[in-house]
Amino acid sequence: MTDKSNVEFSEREALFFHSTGRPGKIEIIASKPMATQRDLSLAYSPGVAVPVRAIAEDPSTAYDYTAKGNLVAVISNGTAILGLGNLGALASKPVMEGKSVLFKRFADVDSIDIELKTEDVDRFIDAVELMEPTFGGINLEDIKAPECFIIEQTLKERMNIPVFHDDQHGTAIIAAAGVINAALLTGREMKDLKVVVNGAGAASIACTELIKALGVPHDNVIMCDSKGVIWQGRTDGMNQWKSAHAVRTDARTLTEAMKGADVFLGLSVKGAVTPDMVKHMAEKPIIFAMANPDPEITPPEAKAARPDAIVATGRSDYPNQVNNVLGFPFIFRGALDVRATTINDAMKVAAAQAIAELAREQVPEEVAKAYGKSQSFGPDYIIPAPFDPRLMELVPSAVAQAAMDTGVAQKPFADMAAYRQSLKARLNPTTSVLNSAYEMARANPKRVVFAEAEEEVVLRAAIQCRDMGYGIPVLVGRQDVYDKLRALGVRDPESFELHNSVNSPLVPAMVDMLYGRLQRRGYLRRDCERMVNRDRNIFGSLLLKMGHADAMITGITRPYGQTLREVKRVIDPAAGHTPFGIHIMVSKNQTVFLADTTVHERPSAQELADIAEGTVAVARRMGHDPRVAFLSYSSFGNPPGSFLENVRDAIQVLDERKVDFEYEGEMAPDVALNPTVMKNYPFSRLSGPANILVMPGLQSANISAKLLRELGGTSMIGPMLVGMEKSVQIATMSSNASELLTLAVLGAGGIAL
Ligand SMILES: NC(=O)C1=CN([C@@H]2O[C@H](COP(=O)(O)OP(=O)(O)OC[C@H]3O[C@@H](n4cnc5c(N)ncnc54)[C@H](OP(=O)(O)O)[C@@H]3O)[C@@H](O)[C@H]2O)C=CC1
Ligand SMILES: CC(=O)C(=O)O
Ligand SMILES: [Mg+2]
Repeated sequence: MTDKSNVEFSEREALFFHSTGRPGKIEIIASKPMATQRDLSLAYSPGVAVPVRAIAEDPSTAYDYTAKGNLVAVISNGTAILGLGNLGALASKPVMEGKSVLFKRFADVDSIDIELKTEDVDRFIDAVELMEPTFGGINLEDIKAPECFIIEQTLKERMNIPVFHDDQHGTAIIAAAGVINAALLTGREMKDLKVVVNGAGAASIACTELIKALGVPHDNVIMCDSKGVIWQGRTDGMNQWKSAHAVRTDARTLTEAMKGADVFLGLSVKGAVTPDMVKHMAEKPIIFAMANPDPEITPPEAKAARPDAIVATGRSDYPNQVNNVLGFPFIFRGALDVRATTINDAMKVAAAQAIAELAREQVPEEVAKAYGKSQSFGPDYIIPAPFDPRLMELVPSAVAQAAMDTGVAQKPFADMAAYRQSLKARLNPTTSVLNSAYEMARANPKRVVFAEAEEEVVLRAAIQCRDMGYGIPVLVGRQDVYDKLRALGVRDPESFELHNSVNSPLVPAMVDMLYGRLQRRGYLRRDCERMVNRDRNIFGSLLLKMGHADAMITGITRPYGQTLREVKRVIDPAAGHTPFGIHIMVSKNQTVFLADTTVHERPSAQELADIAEGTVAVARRMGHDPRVAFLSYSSFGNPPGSFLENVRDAIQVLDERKVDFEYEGEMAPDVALNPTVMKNYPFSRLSGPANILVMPGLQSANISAKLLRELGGTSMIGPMLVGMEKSVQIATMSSNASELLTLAVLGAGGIAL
């Protein structure tokens, strides 16, 4: 564990993240076409009257004709925003938008945030109750205790859709899973645990109730609030929910309560725990400092005081993130899918057990890569990471099964195996792998040359790269780059490594190297001197070639072909490889790789086969099972025409190479991608829609990639340059900072090789 968190960002970065592009974090998109008069007639008047009448006749059909069944409201009044306190409804909006996007990202649940401007319990309850027709579920968030208990209980009684206060039950489920595993690792049984819970609010009360339900005796749990220990007989600052957990004890302060405790559960405020308190806990103490955004004690402080401790926090940037994000998306997924009327205790316990068991299983490679070192069950891995794709399969199915077993599922499944399969299909591996690439880059930050550092967009990418810990920027530019950094709000611009050919001591060696490479290609020494001094791509490439950096990003100031020619004067193709470009199209459930989009104008059959093999390697690194289609205007000879030979021959080349992936061609894109059209060719060797499209030539490839970027509803990554001896990424001239950063990370993180 490091002495600081492994993700650092400035306040500026956080504000920039939220304000850049469309402000905030969510938008709503139509799920049906709205292109023609006919679409409009169906979607709106008069067509819409038909489902209106159907729902009026049979309300359950609202789940068939509207978005209700997959729509969850995240509702708050901002009275307990994380551990920041009562900052009001409006200030809670970034958190609620955040919860909504987590629903979508992790479990494909559509969600919208609603902030209610009232602290009056009855008005709050009435407002939420009135929304029942709209939503399939209600996720209450960051409402302070004790009001949250009354609100949730009343809404559960009044509403016929699941109502779930995330801070209570989401947190309790994850904390319980963590405690089960930490107890197992330290050889303890639940019945013997001596626990101190700091905080007596929404999260603490629910966590305490759940661990007691799992076997921790009532008398073994001391709860503290802002006034100290909640002891039997205390009257100050009490309420019925705290009283239920009062115990007979002489301890009056947190310090006294912590003496000899096995477990500390912090759900209070930043810095509530001191190293001294931790020192007096039992052997191998279990410390969950879950206050957000800053824990009761940081892991480095806790570990320094007690190296034998298992430490968890609510944050994603330390090991062991005990945070309700691991629960609420998946719990609602399961509950919505069986149309559960409520989320009951059996469903919560099933979720906790599924999460705990998952952490004890072997970690798949993609997750291990994403999270670096300790990826087997142990003190630094007691709970799965939210990006673990297995959560999506296991937790919703456990929750759905428990709902069916307890009779609250209105739409039980006949085939649970099929349901699990459908859950897996909802997630697109690329999104996880991009995350993996970012995490890999962060775990082992590489030196990345930003060759065009005089450009603002490049500097923005470099700043983000450094601030987020993805790499160490090596800037190439004139001295005024420092002024530009300062103008972008960087307080310590000189801390960036800047190489300026005007005063760089590396220039003579660079000229020697370049002259050595180019003297028999028609260049004089003075040509090489000029190139090193004036050409940023040559200078940057030489930094890379001479081992002063690990990867390079460029491409903003010059056309792709020119930049590639400059780079190739210095950097060679990797031995036995053909350099080429890949664009990756990422949509909700599908990722398609398009190649070669940047290098070969009329690739030969051998080159097409190389491009296929190279793309397969990248796709596999990104967690995909490759299925390659060689595209053409013709499908298996129809219509006949010229320019088909190379594509056909490429198939033969791969036959001869006996490669270990599926490939087929030549075929038109609809045959490659549309299963219904593909059925016309039952002899095709592809077992499903292709996910790698090898294009017949640069014209069609590059045009397709750019058309899709401009018109398509998919996000596009690339072009990624692969097959060079060192990772050089050449962006398009219109790239923005975030696209540059993604390319830099894919290069530095080892995906684009
Ligand atoms: N990791 C995770 O997944 C989650 C973490 N949390 C964190 O838990 C904390 C509490 O949230 P929540 O339960 O929703 O909020 P509540 O407002 O419902 O409860 C806050 C509780 O903290 C207590 N408290 C405040 N200061 C101290 C202190 N110095 N020492 C001891 N107790 C103190 C309050 O005491 P009193 O009753 O005397 O006012 C109150 O009982 C927040 O930091 C939040 O971020 C919450 C949900 C999920
Ligand atoms: C994680 C969360 O919900 C909280 O800290 O409030
Ligand atoms: Mg919360």
